[in-house]
Amino acid sequence: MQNQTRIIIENVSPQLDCGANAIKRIVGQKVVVTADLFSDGHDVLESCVKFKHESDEYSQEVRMTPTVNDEWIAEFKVEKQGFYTYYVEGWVDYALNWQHGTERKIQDNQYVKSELLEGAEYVRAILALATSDEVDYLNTLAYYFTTESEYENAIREATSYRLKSFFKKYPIRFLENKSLELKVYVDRKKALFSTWYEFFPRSASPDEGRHGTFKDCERLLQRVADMGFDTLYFPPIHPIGEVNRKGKNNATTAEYGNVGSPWGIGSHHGGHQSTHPELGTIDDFKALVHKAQELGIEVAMDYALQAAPDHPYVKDFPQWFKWRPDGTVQYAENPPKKYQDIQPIYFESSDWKNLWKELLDVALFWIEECNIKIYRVDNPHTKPFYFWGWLIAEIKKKHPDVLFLAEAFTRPKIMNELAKQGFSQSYTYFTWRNSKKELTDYVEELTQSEQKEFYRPNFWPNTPDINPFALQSGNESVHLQKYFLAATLSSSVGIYGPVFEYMVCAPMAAGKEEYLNSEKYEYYKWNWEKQNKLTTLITKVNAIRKEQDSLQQTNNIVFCDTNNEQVMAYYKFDDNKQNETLMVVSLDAFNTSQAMVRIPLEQLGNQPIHVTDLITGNTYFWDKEWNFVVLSPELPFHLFKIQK
Ligand SMILES: O=P(O)(O)O[C@H]1O[C@H](CO)[C@@H](O[C@H]2O[C@H](CO)[C@@H](O)[C@H](O)[C@H]2O)[C@H](O)[C@H]1O
Repeated sequence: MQNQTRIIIENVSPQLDCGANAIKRIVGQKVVVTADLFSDGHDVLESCVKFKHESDEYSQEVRMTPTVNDEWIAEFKVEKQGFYTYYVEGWVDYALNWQHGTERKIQDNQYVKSELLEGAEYVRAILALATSDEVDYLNTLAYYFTTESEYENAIREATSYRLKSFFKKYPIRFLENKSLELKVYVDRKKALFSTWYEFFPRSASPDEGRHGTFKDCERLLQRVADMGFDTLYFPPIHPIGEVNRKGKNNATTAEYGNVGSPWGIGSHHGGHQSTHPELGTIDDFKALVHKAQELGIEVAMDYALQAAPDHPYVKDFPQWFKWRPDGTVQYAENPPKKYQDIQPIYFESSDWKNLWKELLDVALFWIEECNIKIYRVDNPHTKPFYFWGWLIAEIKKKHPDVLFLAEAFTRPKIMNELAKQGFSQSYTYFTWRNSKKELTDYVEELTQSEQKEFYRPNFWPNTPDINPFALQSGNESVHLQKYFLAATLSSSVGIYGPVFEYMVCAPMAAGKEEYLNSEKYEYYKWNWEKQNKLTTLITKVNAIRKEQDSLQQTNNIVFCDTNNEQVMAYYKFDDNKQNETLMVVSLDAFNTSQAMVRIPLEQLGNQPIHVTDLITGNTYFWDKEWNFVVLSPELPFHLFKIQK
C-alpha cells in the first residue's frame, strides 16, 4: 500500500553509512541534527528529532526549526554513556496550517465563520491531551469559535500566540514521515581528551643492569602525574617467549641474557593472563594501577593478539593457529615488517567461537581483576574488522567506561573502518606531517570531513616503532614544536616518554625510522631525575591543556593566514565559545621567524582582543586584523588565551 505521507525527509546529518555505523560523542556534548524537509503545496510543516538512550523506555524529542532552503535544524545533548538512537520526524501540521491561513484571511478582512468552526475541531482534538489547567482555556476557545456573538473574541484568539503554542505543544501528526534511525555512541570525556605517556616498565629500575619491576614503576608515577600526563601506557607486561626470541636491534636470534620483545607474548611462565615474572605479580600490578589512579593516572594496557611459539595457547589450542603442511606456522608480519618471534592468531579457525571467547576473557580479566579501563590495541588492522566490532561491543555492554586506542598505521580507509567498528581513539599520520601545508591539510581533513564524526585522533610525535626523520637531528626546537603541535592541534596526545624528552634520536641505520638500540629489545636505565627544557615545557603545555577547554577537543579549529610559510597559526574554541585560544608556531628550528598573523575577526565578533601568552605571561592588545609576531628557536610558539 502506498504511504500517504506528504513529507520528504532527505540529507539527515550527521549520519554514517546510512545509519549502519554510529557517530561518536562524549557525555555532555550536543548532536546538532540538520535535515531537508519539504512537501508538495504550501502547507505548514513541522518536524522534530526523536532520540533515546539504549536504557530508556521512551524517546525524548526536540522540535526542529527551519533555517534556509527547506533545511531544518535541532540539537540534543547526550548525557549518558552508551548508544543513543535518533531520527527525524516530519508532518503537515493541519492545525498550524489552519491558523496561518485564517490569520491571512482575517488580515484581508474576510469573514471567517466557517474557518472558526474548523478551528473548533482542532481545539477539541487537543482537549483530550491537555492538562487540567489548560482545559478551561481550550473550552472557552471552542465556545468562541462556535458562537456568532463571540466573533471578535474568536478572531483575536484564533490568531493568538497562545493558541499557536498549544498547537505546537500538542501537534496532530497526520500522515507523518520519519527518517532512518541513526546511532550515536557516547563515551566518557577521556575518549576525547587524554594525555599519554609511554614507557617500558622493565626500564623503570633505578639500578644499572637490573630489570625494572612494577614496584619501580610506582616510584615514577608522581613524576608522570607532575608532568600532567593522565594516561600511562605500558607495552605488554606478559611473559616473553623464549623460543625464537629476538635479540638486540631486532636480531632474529637472541644471545644469552637478551630480554626479547614484550610483544613476543607467552612462555612456560604463562600467556595473556599472566605477568612477566621479572616485573612482578598480578597483585603488584594491581597495586600499581591503584596507586596511579590515586594520582589521576589511568594505566593503559597493550592488547596484542599473537603468541610466541612457546605460548601455552600453541600447545593447548593448536587449532587457533594456521598450520602449514610442513607442520610450521608462518610467523606474523605487518609488511614490510617481519615478526619472526610471534605466530598470528587464526581468526577463521573452525574453533573460532572458543577462540573469540578466550580473547574476550583476556580483555575482561584485566578490566575486572585490575581495573584497567584503557587498551592500546596492537596492529588491529591485521585482524578481522568484524571481530573488533563484536569484541568492543561485548566489553562496552558490561563496561562502557573502557576505551580502545587503535594502533593501526595503514591505509586511510582501513584506519577509518576500525574507528567505525568502535575504537575510541586512533593513531594518525601526524608523526610524518611536517610542513605548514601538510599539517594544515591533514588537520582540516580530520576535522572538516565526515571523519570528525567518528575518528578521534591521538597525535604521537614518536613511538617505539617510529623514530621519525624530523626528530633524528636531536634538535631541541624541533622536539618543542612537535610536542606543542601535537598537544594543541589534537585533544589527545602521546609520547614515547623518556626517548622523546631526552631527545634520543640515533636511527638504526641511515634512511631508517627505527631507533638504534631500541628499548623494544633491551631495557634501559634512565636518569628520571633529569629535567630539561623539554620536560619543563611539556609540563607547562599539559597544565594549560587542563585549564583551557578549547584545547580539550579537536574539531573546533580554524587555521589563520600568516605571511610566512614557516609560521602557522590556528584558533580554537570550546562549544560555547567561552574559551578561545590562538596558537602561533614557528617551524623554523634554526632562525628567528617573524610573521603577520591574520586573526579570525568574524569568529571573534569583529572586536579588538587582548591575547595573553600562557607560557610567558606577556599580554598584547590586537585591534587590527593582521598582527605581528616574532618567534625564536628557543621558544618556537605562542599559546595565547584570547580575551575581549
Ligand atoms: O606492526 P606495528 O608497526 O604496528 O607495531 C606493533 O606491533 C608489532 C608486533 O606486535 C610490534 O613489534 C615488536 O614486537 C614484535 C613481536 O615481539 C617483534 O617481532 C618486533 O621486532 C617488535 O618491533 C610493535 O612494537 C608494535 O608497536
